[in-house]
Amino acid sequence: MTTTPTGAATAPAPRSPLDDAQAQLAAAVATLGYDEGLHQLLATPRREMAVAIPLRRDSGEVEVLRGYRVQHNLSRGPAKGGVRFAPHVELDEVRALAMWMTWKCALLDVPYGGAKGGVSIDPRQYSAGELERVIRRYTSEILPIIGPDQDIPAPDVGTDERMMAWMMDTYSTSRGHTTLGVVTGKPVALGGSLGRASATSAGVVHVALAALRHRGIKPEGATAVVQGFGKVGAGAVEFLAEAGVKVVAVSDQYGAVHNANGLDYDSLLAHMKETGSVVDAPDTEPMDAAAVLTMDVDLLVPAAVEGVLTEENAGDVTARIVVEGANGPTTSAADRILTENDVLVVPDILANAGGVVVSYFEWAQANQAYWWSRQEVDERLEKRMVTAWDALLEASQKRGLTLREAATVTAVERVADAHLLRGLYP
Ligand SMILES: NC(=O)C1=CN([C@@H]2O[C@H](COP(=O)(O)OP(=O)(O)OC[C@H]3O[C@@H](n4cnc5c(N)ncnc54)[C@H](OP(=O)(O)O)[C@@H]3O)[C@@H](O)[C@H]2O)C=CC1
Ligand SMILES: O=C(O)CCC(=O)C(=O)O
Repeated sequence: MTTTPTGAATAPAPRSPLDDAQAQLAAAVATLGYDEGLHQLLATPRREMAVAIPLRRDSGEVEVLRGYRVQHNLSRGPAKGGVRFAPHVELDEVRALAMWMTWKCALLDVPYGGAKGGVSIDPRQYSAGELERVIRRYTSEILPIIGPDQDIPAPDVGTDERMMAWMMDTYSTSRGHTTLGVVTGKPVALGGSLGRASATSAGVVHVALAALRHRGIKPEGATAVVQGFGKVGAGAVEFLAEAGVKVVAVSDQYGAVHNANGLDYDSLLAHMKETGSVVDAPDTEPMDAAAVLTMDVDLLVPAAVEGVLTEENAGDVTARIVVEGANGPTTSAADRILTENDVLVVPDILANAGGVVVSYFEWAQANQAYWWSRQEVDERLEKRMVTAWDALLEASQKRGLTLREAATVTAVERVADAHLLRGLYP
């Protein structure tokens, strides 16, 4: 509780994803014993762009949308990170997401810095033609700072492979030649990688299975819930079920459904394709969407948006393990409560890194114009995820830190080392 100049009590300002990202960095900097100059170098985005996107709607009216691209760090290679289309996208959120991309790429040791982009728009309210005009204009606006050696966008919430094809085309036509390496997450027929569409979910499940085994829980017969049934959540449901985990509940923006005997992925997917939601899918019962997060299961996979596990509900989480499919789903206050309650939290920068790992594979393939088989992609992804999990577990045990603290410390140290080796820091 804080007070106003007149002494009246006010509630503390709500913490934003950027507050949480900065708090995680500050803790890592303290562990590593860095000085304030190096802290500020790591805390400050290298480059930011805010753009206006005029759109002529199908009705003929003109609207002006706001878009952003933030390159948080470039010390280990070109910036890398997705583009989000969602109603409440704003600069501070994009800054937080860009910083997490820097740590994610460093933790998985892919040769990138971190970036993120977004447009403040509710894509469900726009036609395919309108979305194409928006993403093309957004690409034109940020064109001076993107490129296969500069900054490589990819899909995130509300964007998809079709939009990545339009981004690639807009960039390529401006340059006068096709440049496949400028974005990842493209259609396979247009320089995309086999296995990229499912990579984030596959990575989530590789670490979820490792975490279950680490906690002495056999995946076969373990129970799970997944928040979100989009690109990450739907695949997580599919791969968990394939591994024998019983997924008993799933939610989206419209509500949640459960089945104590396990949900059927194919019928959920068919229902989602038909209606746009999991609500009322066959062989399911409706349930309160917020209650999904506190169900008594072995594994909770938040795979929707940031800030869903908070000080208010973290104490009610009864899952033994949380694997963060989404970026930033757990606030710092919730993180402390979960740790006190011995809930193992596998942090986003490891758990959902499968996407950027296969984006890296896609970029490497596109730059060489030499394509790998699905088996090669899947095997290399699994190896990277399992190796990173093993290394993180060891670092956390050795340093006496939580998995998130150990992951951030490892990543921050790699990024700081790159700065120091390059001599960018006097
Ligand atoms: N796509 C990728 O490769 C990667 C994504 N991520 C992260 O994973 C998360 C999900 O991304 P992605 O799957 O790509 O996005 P999508 O847009 O494909 O899906 C988002 C899902 O979240 C649901 N959702 C949104 N808000 C809520 C809410 N308040 N409660 C419950 N469900 C909600 C949406 O429901 P509805 O369909 O009803 O709108 C949808 O099912 C994000 O945090 C993203 O940054 C991380 C790494 C890579
Ligand atoms: O595939 C990528 O480049 C980045 C995906 C992304 O935005 C993320 O990992 O949060």
